[in-house]
Amino acid sequence: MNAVELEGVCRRYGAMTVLEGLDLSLAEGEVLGLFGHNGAGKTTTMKIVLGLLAANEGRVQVLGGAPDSTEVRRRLGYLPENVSFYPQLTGRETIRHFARLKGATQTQADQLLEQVGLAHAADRRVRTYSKGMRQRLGLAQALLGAPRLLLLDEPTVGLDPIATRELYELTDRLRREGTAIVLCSHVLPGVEAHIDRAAILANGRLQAVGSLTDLRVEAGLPSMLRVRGLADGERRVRDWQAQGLTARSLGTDGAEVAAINGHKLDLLRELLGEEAPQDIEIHAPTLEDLYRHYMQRAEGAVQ
Ligand SMILES: Nc1ncnc2c1ncn2[C@@H]1O[C@H](COP(=O)(O)OP(=O)(O)OP(=O)(O)O)[C@@H](O)[C@H]1O
Repeated sequence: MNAVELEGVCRRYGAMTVLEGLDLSLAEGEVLGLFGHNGAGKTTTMKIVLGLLAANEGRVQVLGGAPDSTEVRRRLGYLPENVSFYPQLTGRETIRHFARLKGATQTQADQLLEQVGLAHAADRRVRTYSKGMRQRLGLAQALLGAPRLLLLDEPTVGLDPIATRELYELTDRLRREGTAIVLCSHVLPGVEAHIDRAAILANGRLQAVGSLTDLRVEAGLPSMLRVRGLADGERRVRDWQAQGLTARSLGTDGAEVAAINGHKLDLLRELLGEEAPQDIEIHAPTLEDLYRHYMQRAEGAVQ
């Protein structure tokens, strides 16, 4: 059973179509990164999965049931983009309140405060919390009741680098334990290692979905090979250019060449066989490169 199955999902607000023909599935224990420009429809997608919004068309199945059923809701966790709490309650009162609503134990509420690094501030009022502390409290709230599906909307906003790393360590652990996670973010650097697949939304349509490896092949973006310590870097660059490759010199003994899918190993063999360079760095296209590629393609399709 997939944790999420969306088929042909459309959502309109009045005359405006926000999602159109969205097909997306998420396996148990899988982490899907959902990326897109402001207004692309990410939050709308999450709200449909959470049963907070209905689709105008299409099929939505969550944890084997309807998203708005009580049974399914009990097994969902959600960190909204803008977390807001009663400012006069303490962190502990807040999380205990949510625990009661969700049928989770007070013991778990206290453990989660510890887990998100808020134990020291548990008895302070939320109005004295920093943005990052509120975000951690939101995360603790989302984890109440051991959800099988976790939806995190911009979870790293307001988190310092250490808290961000801890968040990803937490999602890695939850993934190993079989929790399915949808992670929406505008912060692309650092997220790659913590997702199984990326889905890129633009203009209400899914532009691409797949593992980074799949998307790299599909997008056909080059890996950059940077070589140092060549006997004659300029000659090597000229040879590559003569073969139709994009290449440039890096100082006197260095060169950079763009290797399209399939060419990378040939280029490496050639370099290692002939030149014995001192160092070769391989820079595969990053998630940001892929995101930019699919966004530009989507813009081109609209114009
Ligand atoms: N309640 C609403 N009424 C009318 N339009 C809405 C409503 N909620 C969202 N929209 C519109 O739907 C579109 C998608 O919004 P959504 O919040 O899903 O985007 P998003 O990808 O999450 O954006 P962001 O990255 O800025 O959070 C936007 O054009 C937004 O203005």
